[in-house]
Amino acid sequence: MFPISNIKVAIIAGYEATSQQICDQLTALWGAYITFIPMAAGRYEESMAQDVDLILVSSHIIFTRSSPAVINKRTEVQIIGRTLSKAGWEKIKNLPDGNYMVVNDERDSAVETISLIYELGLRNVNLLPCYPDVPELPKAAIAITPGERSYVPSHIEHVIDLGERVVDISTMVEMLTRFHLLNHETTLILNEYAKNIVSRSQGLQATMQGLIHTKNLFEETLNMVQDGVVTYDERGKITFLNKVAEEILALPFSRVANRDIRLVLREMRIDTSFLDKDLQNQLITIRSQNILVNNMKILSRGNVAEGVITFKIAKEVEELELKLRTQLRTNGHTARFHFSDIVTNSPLMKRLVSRAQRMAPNDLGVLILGENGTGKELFAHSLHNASLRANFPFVAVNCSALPESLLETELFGYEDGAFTGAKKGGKPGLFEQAHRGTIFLDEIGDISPHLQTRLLRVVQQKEIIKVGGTKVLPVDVRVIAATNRNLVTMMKEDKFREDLYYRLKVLQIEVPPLRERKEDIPYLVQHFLKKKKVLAELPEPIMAAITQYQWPGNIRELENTIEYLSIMNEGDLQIEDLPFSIGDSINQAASTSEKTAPLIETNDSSGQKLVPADYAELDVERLLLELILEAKIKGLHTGRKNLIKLARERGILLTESLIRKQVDLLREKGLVNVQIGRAGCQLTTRGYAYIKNQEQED
Ligand SMILES: Nc1ncnc2c1ncn2[C@@H]1O[C@H](COP(=O)(O)OP(=O)(O)OP(=O)(O)O)[C@@H](O)[C@H]1O
Repeated sequence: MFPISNIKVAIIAGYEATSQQICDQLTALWGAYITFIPMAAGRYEESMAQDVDLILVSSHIIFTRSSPAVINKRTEVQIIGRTLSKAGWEKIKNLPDGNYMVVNDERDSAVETISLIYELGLRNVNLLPCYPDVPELPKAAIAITPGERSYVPSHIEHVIDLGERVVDISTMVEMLTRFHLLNHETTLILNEYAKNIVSRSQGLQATMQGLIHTKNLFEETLNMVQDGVVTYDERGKITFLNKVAEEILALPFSRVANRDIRLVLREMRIDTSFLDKDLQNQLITIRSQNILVNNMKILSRGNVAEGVITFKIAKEVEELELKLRTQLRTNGHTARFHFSDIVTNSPLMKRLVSRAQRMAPNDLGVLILGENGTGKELFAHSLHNASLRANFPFVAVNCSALPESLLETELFGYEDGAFTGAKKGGKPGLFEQAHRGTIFLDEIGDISPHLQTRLLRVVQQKEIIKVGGTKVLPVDVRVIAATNRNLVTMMKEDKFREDLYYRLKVLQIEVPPLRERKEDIPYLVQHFLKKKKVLAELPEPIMAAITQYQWPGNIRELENTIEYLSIMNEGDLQIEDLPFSIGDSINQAASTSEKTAPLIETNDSSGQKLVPADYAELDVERLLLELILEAKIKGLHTGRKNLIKLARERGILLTESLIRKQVDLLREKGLVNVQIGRAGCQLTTRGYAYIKNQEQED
C-alpha cells in the first residue's frame, strides 16, 4: 500500500521550536498531501540524510548559514515567506509615531520582523531590534514581539504580542504548484486560510486566484471525461489524475502526486513499456481489468516531452460496441428469417433444412448454390439466426448490385482522405459492421478477380485493411456466400479463384429449383394466398396451369404471381388473368400439341373478347404513350407486365416483344425515357405534348 502521503518536505529554522511551529502550521493545512519534517539549523545533516522532495528554510539568513556541502544539490530549496495574522496586525496598524522595540529570539529574526511590519505598511513608527544578547537595549517603552514574550526585557510594561508569524500565501502556492497539488480542494483551503492572514503580496494573490480558476476549470473538464486521464511532466512526475483514473488505479491523486509514473505503475505490477512510445489502444491489465491504454507525448516546453495517458475499460468499450451493433441490427443489419419460415412439403427440401440446421451452430463458412429465387437468402438468414452469432449483426450484401470500386469501399471501408470526396474520418466497411456476426455475400460469382483476392484475405486471416489504409484490423465474421452461377466451371475458365472457392464451400447447401420439387407448389401457393389474405384458394384451371409451369424464377416468381392474381382478382379469376409469361408458356405447350389453336382467344372476366391486336389498324405508338401515362396516374410501375394488363383492360392484347420494340422506337423519338432496373419508362415533355396534341386533334 502507498503511505498516506508520499511527498516529504524538510523544514529548517534557526531553532527547533521555530521549525516545529512552522511544521505544525503547515501540517494542519496540508498534512493530507505532504509529510513535513521539522529540523533545527544545527542538524542539517540529519535532515539531508532523509530523502526529501523539498527543503523549506525559514529565512535567507538560515539558508546562507548552512554549509553548501550539506545541501543535497538535487533537492530543491525554498525560502519560507512569513507574515502576520490579521488579529496581530490589527493590534499595531494604528500605532502612534514613536520608538518601539521589536523583540525576537535572535537578531536576524528581530530584523526580519521589523522589515515585515514596514512592508505591511506601518511606516510612521521607529522600530528597533531587541534580542537576548543585544549590545545595548533600545530606548523604547513599548515592546512588539511575534510570540516571543519571554525575551522581552523585564522593565518593559507594555508588550504587544502579535502572535506567531504565519506562512505567507505565496509560499504555500509556490510549494503546492511545485507538487502539482493546486486543485479545487487545496484552493478552498487556501482561500479560507487567506481570510485570517495579512498577505504580503496582494497583487500576486489576485493573479494566482485567476490561474487557479483556469486550472480548476481545466481539471473539472477532465473530470467530466469518461476515460481515465493521467498527466506527467518532463521528469515523469505525475501532475494530474482525473476521477476516472483514480477509480481505475484505485488511488487518490494526493497519494501519487509528484511521484514517478513508472515507479507508481510498477508498484501496481503494471507493465510500463507503453510509456516509452506514443501508442494507441494497447491492451494492458490493471487490477484484473482489461484496459485500453493510450500514451501521448506533448512537447510543450522546448524539447522535453510531458505526457498524457488515457485509460479506457475494455469491457465498457465492448459494451458500447455491442450497443452500436444492436443499433446497427435495428438499422437493418438483421436476419429476418428462421428455418421455420421455410415452407416446404418436399422430402428433399426437408432433408436439406435439417442438414442446414446442423451446420448452423458450427462457425464454418457456408456456400449456398441454387437458381434465382430458390430461397438461398432465406437459408442464409436462418443459418445466422440459429447460430451462436444470432445476437450480432447479419449483414447482407448483393455483390452484383454495385460496381467494383464501390463494392470494395462498401465491404472494406476507407480511411480518411483515401480518395477525392471520401468522407472525413473515413468510413467503416460492412465487414467491420458485421463484426462478431455474419456477412452474407450474395451473387459471389459476380465479383471481380481483384475483390476475390481481397476476400480471400478476410476469409483466411480474419482481418481487413481499409481502402487507402495500412492498418490491419482483426474482424470476427462468419462468411455465408451464395450464387446461382456454376463456380466449378468458372474456376476452370480462370474466372473464379480456386483457393477462395474451397475456403467458401467448407459447408455447402444446394437448393433445388421449384420444378424439381413440384410437390411444394400447392403448399407454397396456399402459404402466399394466406399471406395476401385476398383469396382462400385458386380456381382449379389456374392451379393446374401453375403446377404445370416450369417456374424459371422459382419461388420468387411464384410469390409475385400470387400477388399479381390477388390484385387481378375480382371474384372470378380466369386463366388469362395469369401473367403473360405463364399464360404464354401454357399456350405454347398447348400449341405444340394442337398446332391450330389461336394464341389467346377467350373471354375475360368482363365478358369482353380478347384477340391479338390487329397492329396494322392500331396507333400502337399513341396507345403505349397513353398506357404509360395511365400507369403513372394509377401509381403503377410502368413495366411491360403492367402495360399488358392495362391494354387488356381496353380489350387489346399486346405482347412483351411488341412493347419492347415499340418502347425502343419511342425512346429514339425522344418521347420516353427508359430507366434501368425497376423504374421502368417515363414520358418525356415531348411525350406529354404528343398525347395532348393528339387529344386536341380528336
Ligand atoms: N421455402 C420457402 N418458403 C417460403 N418462402 C420462400 C421459400 N423459398 C423462397 N421463399 C421466398 O421467395 C423469395 C425469394 O427467395 P430468396 O431471396 O431467398 O431467393 P434467392 O435464391 O436468394 O434469390 P436470388 O438468387 O435471386 O437472390 C423471398 O421472398 C423468399 O421469402
